[in-house]
Amino acid sequence: MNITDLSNLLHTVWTELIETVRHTLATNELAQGGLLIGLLSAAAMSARALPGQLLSRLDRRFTVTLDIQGDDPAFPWLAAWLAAQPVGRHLRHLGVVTRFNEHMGGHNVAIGTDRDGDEITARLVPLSGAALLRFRGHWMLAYPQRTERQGVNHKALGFTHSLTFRMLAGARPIIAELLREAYDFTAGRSDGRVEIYVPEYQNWKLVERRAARPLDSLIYADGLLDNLHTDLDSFFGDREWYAQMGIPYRRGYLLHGPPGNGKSSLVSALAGAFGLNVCVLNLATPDLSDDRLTALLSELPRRALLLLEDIDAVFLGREPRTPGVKLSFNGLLNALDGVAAGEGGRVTFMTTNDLAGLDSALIRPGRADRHVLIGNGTQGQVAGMLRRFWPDWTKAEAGELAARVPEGTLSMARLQEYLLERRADGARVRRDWGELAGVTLATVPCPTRLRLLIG
Ligand SMILES: Nc1ncnc2c1ncn2[C@@H]1O[C@H](COP(=O)(O)OP(=O)(O)OP(=O)(O)O)[C@@H](O)[C@H]1O
Repeated sequence: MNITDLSNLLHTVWTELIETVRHTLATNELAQGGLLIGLLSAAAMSARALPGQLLSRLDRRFTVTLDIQGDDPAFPWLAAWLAAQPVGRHLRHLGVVTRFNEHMGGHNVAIGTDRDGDEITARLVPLSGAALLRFRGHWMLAYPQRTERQGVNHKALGFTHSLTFRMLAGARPIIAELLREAYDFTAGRSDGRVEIYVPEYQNWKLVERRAARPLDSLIYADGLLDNLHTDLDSFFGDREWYAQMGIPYRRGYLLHGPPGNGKSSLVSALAGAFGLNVCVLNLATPDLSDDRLTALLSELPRRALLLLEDIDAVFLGREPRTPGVKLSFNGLLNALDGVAAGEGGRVTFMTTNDLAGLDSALIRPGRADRHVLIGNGTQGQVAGMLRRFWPDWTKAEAGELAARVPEGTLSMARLQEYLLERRADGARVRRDWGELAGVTLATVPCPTRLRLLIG
């Protein structure tokens, strides 16, 4: 290579370098942010000479700071939102969140599927750094921060996280929009799953996040499902009317009938159909006191309906069934009346196998507006279940078998169990049918309620 070639090469490299820097500054928000942050830092350094009071007065007058602590529900919304912004993607210090909690739905990393076919997902959230971004026409500086907590003798207690947004004072009105957008981006997104919560002392703990059970996988007496669906639908559409009438915006349903006919499954499937989650509470929970129940019912997670299972389990009439019950009957009524009826409305389902054992005050309109009997299978339901297992059977074939089961004597759970055992052999079902039809088996033990609820 001669001297001219070398000089041409150097010229080309230099021109390309200059062009790249110019292009980066013109198009890349991170680079702009870096430049601006650099300028701001330099300004801050040189401003040291200014009296501190004057500086902070200027700061207070012209800027707005939004701080979100790591334990606030809004933190994961904003952190995940920030990480997903074009400029946020350049933040280099990230954390992974795999634990689902009520404040964070959705995901931005799909890892795979587990053995049950459920997706394993995670969210990436920024932990430190700084990003300059533009939102609704306003510039903001975002600083995620992570601080080590220390206990006695400098014992490390993990980290606390926070997120700070700084913007010019004129940008204040966009704060609400920022929160809304971050919420919609994360927790507000429905991915068709139902979250199941159970009490953990005075709080609700998320225990399962499952694909919603399709409503058409459940078979009820004619019209029952449509009726309930329509009722709920009109309740959710009637918010204004409730407000105008001054009536608390809540609706209660009492599902009663023998075990194993789909009371819990119905609640779970309806929750899925309306994009709701389910908080399951059994009044027989040990140590459930009036205060604890009140705290639980007034702090239901977002978009959750309340399922009070087996409300007959604790009181016979108004009296405790067993000694040592901490909950009082009046405490239960008060807690139910205090169920916070937020903007989205509050829906409570109670289930019982023993309607006669309930005090009328517990199930009066206002606490349980609709009483729905979910009885043992009708012949139509039995035929429907047979055709779900063997869709190629004709209505007449299934109907002929169903007609041999006395109406209302067989629980749907028992029927399901019987068919499950023989699912590989429809001919065997036809052969053995008399064995099932001849026995009146209305009760089937339900060992793990929660599994059945979400199954
Ligand atoms: N009507 C139905 N249609 C289809 N499957 C049903 C129906 N009823 C019950 N099952 C099946 O039976 C099982 C038990 O149902 P579920 O727990 O919902 O009944 P339950 O009435 O709530 O019983 P319990 O009163 O004991 O809680 C579920 O796995 C469900 O699939």
